Amino acid sequence: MNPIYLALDLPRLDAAIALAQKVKGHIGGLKLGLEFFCAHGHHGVHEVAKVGLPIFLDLKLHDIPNTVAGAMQAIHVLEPAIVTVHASGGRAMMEDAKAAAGEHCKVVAVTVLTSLDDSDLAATGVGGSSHDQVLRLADLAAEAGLDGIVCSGHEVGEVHRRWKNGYFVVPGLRPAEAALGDQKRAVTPRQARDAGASVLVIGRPISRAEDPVAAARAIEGTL
Ligand SMILES: O=C(O)c1cc(=O)[nH]c(=O)n1[C@@H]1O[C@H](COP(=O)(O)O)[C@@H](O)[C@H]1O
Repeated sequence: MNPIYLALDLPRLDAAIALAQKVKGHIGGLKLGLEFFCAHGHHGVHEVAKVGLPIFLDLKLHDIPNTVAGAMQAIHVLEPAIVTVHASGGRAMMEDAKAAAGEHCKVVAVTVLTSLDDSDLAATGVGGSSHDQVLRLADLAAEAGLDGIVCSGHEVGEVHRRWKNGYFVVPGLRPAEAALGDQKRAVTPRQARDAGASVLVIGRPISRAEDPVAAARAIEGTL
């Protein structure tokens, strides 16, 4: 199965659907995140689902357990394959999120965003390295009964060794020479795959490429 999920972080619904249609032969799924959901809501998700690929609803839920469980129930109707919550919401929040999720929906916990490095983390009051924080939050997500986590390609190898049957989503991927943008803990798609990633989330290297089909095909060819 193709592990690439294309992040449709585009402001216009018609442009997002057109891009998904164009590259769908070179990807395995579509990731709809906060930008998409805030702009287009349930209607937009239903429209993108017509492309025929699994939908990863990246809502990064983070609130008290009761509120997160209610949000999870409200998205059953969208039948997402994967949904994200923030691991820093704590064990009870993650347990209730999983209990409220649809039967076929994987719930994965975002650990340390790939846009953060150790000094960013220290500024939020978290001591130690981003690596150690990812491992700590991965253990918590496993204890809470989640399906897996979101982490960078720097940590996925070690997390995979500790959590054999986990499901590991890795964003912050850049083909060699590609612009990092706001990503700080980036690796190549191939490196992430080799280290044990289950899902490779890729946005701008495809969506902002001059020829998105060629870009997607080239990345697929490196795997
Ligand atoms: O949960 C995510 O998908 C996510 C977590 C994370 O730590 N870092 C991260 O970049 N993402 C998402 O992955 C995508 C990366 O997009 P590009 O940097 O354009 O490839 C965006 O949609 C982010 O919201």
